Amino acid sequence: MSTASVTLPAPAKLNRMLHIVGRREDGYHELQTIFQMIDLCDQLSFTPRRDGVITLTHQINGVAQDENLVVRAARLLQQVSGTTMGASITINKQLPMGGGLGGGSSNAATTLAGLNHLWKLDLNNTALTELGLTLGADVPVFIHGHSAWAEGVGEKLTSITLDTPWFVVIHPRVSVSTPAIFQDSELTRDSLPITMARALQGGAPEWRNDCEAIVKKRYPPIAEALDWLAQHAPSQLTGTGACLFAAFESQQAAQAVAKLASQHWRSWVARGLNTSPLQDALGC
Ligand SMILES: C[C@@](CO)(OP(=O)(O)O)[C@H](O)COP(=O)(O)OP(=O)(O)OC[C@H]1O[C@@H](n2ccc(N)nc2=O)[C@H](O)[C@@H]1O
Ligand SMILES: Nc1ncnc2c1ncn2[C@@H]1O[C@H](COP(=O)(O)OP(=O)(O)O)[C@@H](O)[C@H]1O
Repeated sequence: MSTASVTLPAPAKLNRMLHIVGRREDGYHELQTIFQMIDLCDQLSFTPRRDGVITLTHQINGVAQDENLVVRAARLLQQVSGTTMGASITINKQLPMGGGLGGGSSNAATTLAGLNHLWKLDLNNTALTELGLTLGADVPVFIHGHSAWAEGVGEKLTSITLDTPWFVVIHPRVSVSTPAIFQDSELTRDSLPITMARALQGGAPEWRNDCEAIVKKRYPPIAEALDWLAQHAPSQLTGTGACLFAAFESQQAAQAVAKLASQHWRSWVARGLNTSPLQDALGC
């Protein structure tokens, strides 16, 4: 790989199941979740600069440059490594923001891994994961780069191998606030912890999302889309939404349902993966 400039993918994730099993003293919730990446990606291009400046070539609507997780990740990496290098970064955004697909966290993970490579810092994955966790609870799994069973706030990761169906992913054109859902007094936050083995058996009742009931109640358009998709295959929310998904055995079947869905909502067909395309691109 050339060190001049590099373009790397930042894939989306789905939570195939998500249980909330407790709440920590700092307010964060203890989860048990299964993460799977899909081949729906943002693309990030990095061009190194010798003047130490971190800059985005284009702004993302509604996110100030200094708040962008890509810029925050790059600055954090500069800080801990002491490098004098900078970078111009282009974000080609495909993933909806605040959609439960983890796009912002994935952008941060790709920035940490990409600049670690480009700036020749040689930080290992454990160090990158620790940095990533300070930026968001979902960043570690994107550094990890493999389907995973996750506990804690999503940072205790065990690699697993999942089926790789074709997913129909729908964005019902509403935005869900993750903090608001986690603060909701009616949220189910006392599910009994289960073992990974039990979770991996799949299917109901374990492959559910504990955020779903409250999200459906607070956001009727999401309830409507979930009910619509359930006519074709079992439908589920990813993360705290707003996106929802269903699995299909064939690409054709998924495409047929996505075509119908696109009459009402933004929708995609994406393949489930076990290895992140970021790891593939970095050759690790
Ligand atoms: C729920 C999940 C499941 O994958 O997905 P998303 O819907 O966001 O994609 C994640 O754990 C979200 O991760 P992420 O989006 O990185 O969350 P953060 O920025 O760290 O946290 C946003 C806010 O949500 C609440 N929060 C988040 C994670 C968690 N385990 N417990 C919480 O209570 C906290 O109030 C926190 O301030
Ligand atoms: N590069 C980025 N891409 C997406 N969102 C970003 C980015 N930088 C900061 N954000 C902020 O992070 C929030 C969460 O984004 P995202 O990870 O896409 O959603 P979710 O956590 O629901 O999966 C966004 O609403 C946005 O305000």
